[in-house]
Amino acid sequence: MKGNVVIIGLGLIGGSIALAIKKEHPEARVIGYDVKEEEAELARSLKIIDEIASSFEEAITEADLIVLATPVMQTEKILVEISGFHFKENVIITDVGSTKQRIVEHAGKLLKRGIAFIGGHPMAGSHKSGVVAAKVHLFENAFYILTPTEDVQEVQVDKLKEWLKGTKARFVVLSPKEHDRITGVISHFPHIIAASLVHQAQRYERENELVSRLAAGGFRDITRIASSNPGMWRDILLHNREELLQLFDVWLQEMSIVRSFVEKGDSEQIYNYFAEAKQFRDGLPIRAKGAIPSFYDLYVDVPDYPGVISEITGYLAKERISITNIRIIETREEIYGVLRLSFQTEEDRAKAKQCIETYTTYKTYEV
Ligand SMILES: NC(=O)c1ccc[n+]([C@@H]2O[C@H](COP(=O)([O-])OP(=O)(O)OC[C@H]3O[C@@H](n4cnc5c(N)ncnc54)[C@H](O)[C@@H]3O)[C@@H](O)[C@H]2O)c1
Ligand SMILES: O=C(O)C(=O)C[C@]1(C(=O)O)C=C[C@@H](O)C=C1
Repeated sequence: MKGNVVIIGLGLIGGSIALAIKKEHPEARVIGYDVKEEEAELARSLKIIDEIASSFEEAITEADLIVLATPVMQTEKILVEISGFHFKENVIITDVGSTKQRIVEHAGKLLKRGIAFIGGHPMAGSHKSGVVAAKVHLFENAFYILTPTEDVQEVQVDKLKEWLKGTKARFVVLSPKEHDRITGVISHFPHIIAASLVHQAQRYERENELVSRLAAGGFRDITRIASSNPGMWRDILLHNREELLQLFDVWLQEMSIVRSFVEKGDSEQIYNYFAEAKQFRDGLPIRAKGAIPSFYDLYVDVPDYPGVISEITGYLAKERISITNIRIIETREEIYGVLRLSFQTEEDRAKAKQCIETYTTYKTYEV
């Protein structure tokens, strides 16, 4: 597609969206704006954007697509600030914020003017911030939630999806309320828990400094997200206050239930508690199918060290199993990468699974 794309906020998400749009629509002109001039300069020198907006208002006025990729409190302010601006007739405005109800409310004035604002939230990210962390594949296979209101026409939603096609994400339409409820459960509240576990360990560290030195796999896995940007999370918690207050109550009840199992020393209930959680967790569709059509895929969790791919392909070659495609899927949890091996037949895939499990301790998954 051709046109002027304006990205406001050139951090991890704004930068990654810019890269995905540039890749899919090389004829579009991607213009960036950031309150931090150095961040915008960096985005331009890394070729993440084509140019820096010389004036915020002028860029907005001439845009065909505007992506607000700022922290959610800032997005709210920007929506109010631009609500009286002049726009191109068919402009589409979207955002990438982690909350939706308050943002969509703040777009009310724009929507009343007949301007298409479509709330958006790509459900992938990182604890890292800034344009240096931006990646073209950040959203590949991830869900991308859109929350259009009834003021917006379907063709406008389709046009936005077309602009965002290069993200290779899977679009899902939800109401802003549904969005905030679900993300409260699976994203916002878990970030609070991760931070609280770190606080707890820090408190115990005062008693014994071995606490942080011994903090190993499990603690690191569950608290990785506690290294996220505090400003971004402050804003998310302020935005999703109502949902989160309910979740605090539910969580306290949950803790008191497990506490009672432990207090009573009820081995069956303790076992069932973990077993039921494991069953649900193991069933989560975490390794979604890639965009490249491949017939029989096998996913392997591999440790992040040089030579691991040749190690695996070596074992497969030894057993004379042919691979039709191999690729490393974006590592989202840092410690492990996910290798996707594709085979021509189901039989080959089964043989490969057997082979990898015989020669290595790496976990394999089929989807
Ligand atoms: N990090 C994630 O995992 C993730 C995932 C999905 C969505 N989000 C959402 O995406 C948005 C951006 O997050 P991020 O991780 O890219 O943050 P980031 O800190 O990497 O980038 C935000 C950028 O916005 C700029 N900015 C702040 N106020 C501004 C303003 N008024 N005008 C112009 N620029 C401004 C900052 O200088 C910064 O460069 C947030 O709303 C967040 O909730 C984050
Ligand atoms: O992977 C991470 O670090 C994230 O926390 C990403 C994550 C999430 O909670 O899943 C964080 C906030 C976003 O709104 C969407 C994605």
